Amino acid sequence: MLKNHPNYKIVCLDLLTYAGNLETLESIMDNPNFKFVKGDITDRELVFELFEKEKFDAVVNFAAESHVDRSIENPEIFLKTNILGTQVLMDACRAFDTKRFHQVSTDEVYGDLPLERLDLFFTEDMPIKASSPYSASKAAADLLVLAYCRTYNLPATISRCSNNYGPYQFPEKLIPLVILRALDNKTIPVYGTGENVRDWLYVEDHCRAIDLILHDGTIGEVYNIGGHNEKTNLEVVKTILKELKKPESLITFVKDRAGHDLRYAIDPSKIHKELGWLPTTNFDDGIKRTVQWYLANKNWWEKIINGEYRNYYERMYAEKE
Ligand SMILES: Cc1cn([C@H]2C[C@H](O)[C@@H](COP(=O)(O)OP(=O)(O)O[C@H]3O[C@H](C)C(=O)[C@H](O)[C@H]3O)O2)c(=O)[nH]c1=O
Repeated sequence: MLKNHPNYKIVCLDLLTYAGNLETLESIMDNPNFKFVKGDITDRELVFELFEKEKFDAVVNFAAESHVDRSIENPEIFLKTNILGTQVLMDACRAFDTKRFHQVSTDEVYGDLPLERLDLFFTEDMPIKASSPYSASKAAADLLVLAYCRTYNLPATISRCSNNYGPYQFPEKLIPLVILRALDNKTIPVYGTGENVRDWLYVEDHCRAIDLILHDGTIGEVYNIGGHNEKTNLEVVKTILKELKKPESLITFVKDRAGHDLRYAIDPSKIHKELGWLPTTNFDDGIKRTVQWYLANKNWWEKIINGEYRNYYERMYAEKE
């Protein structure tokens, strides 16, 4: 674990839209050399300057444009950040002889599973079959990481996680969006029939898994990380409304997302067998903690919903008020 490696100098890079992973990783770690950087990873000069100055031992790439709906609206920035940004980071790792590079990826690279085959799960050896511009960009980045690993001996690992939730998650994602709209007594937009299934992973469980892979994972390997918390979107929405004591009549079925993936479900047995990881937070507890966090941290989300995010929010949801 990072705690046992106080001299391991680590950088985690992020853009603003990821799922609270950096704040969580920082809070569960006890490492004075942990550095958490936010910035544009496609800016080669900036990234190389940072590496020159800090001489990192390990790099975790959390930086991503991560929201599927935004990628449908404007794919270009996704290709730039997620693919070229990963290339810039890996080039910097090569130039400065970084000992470890970890790529945070997603189960969306496997495409989706049918709703009626609950016996099927994503495993690491499944073919890549992305559905959205977002997942295609993450899949391309994964392939590039494996190519750098083979061609240049970059000491890299990849993790593919299911849907994260928990504190600090940007309010464009389903769970914080529902919490904030319900608090404001606004309608809750459920895409299509609400039968799509996601496998919810509490952010702390995700961060513990990354921490383990970074130190004990095998170079060149991919690890799936999932919470064994499969829920339909409608179940998720109803649980949140119940927790907030808001009526289900707020639920509004709206036009489906283009290319909407049906079901994500992870088989995390590889990381369990090889590294001993298991998720520890079940959905009922995780969602209670998450709702409480948003209730207690109005200052954090108010700044976001009144900033640049407002333009996107109004474009996406104005007609659903
Ligand atoms: C925002 C929103 C979403 N939805 C539906 C669409 C999905 O079936 C589900 C979750 O949507 P969300 O956009 O929060 O997450 P996914 O599209 O599943 O993708 C997320 O989990 C993966 C692993 C990543 O890799 C992505 O980075 C991350 O964004 O709720 C609605 O019905 N209404 C809404 O207003």
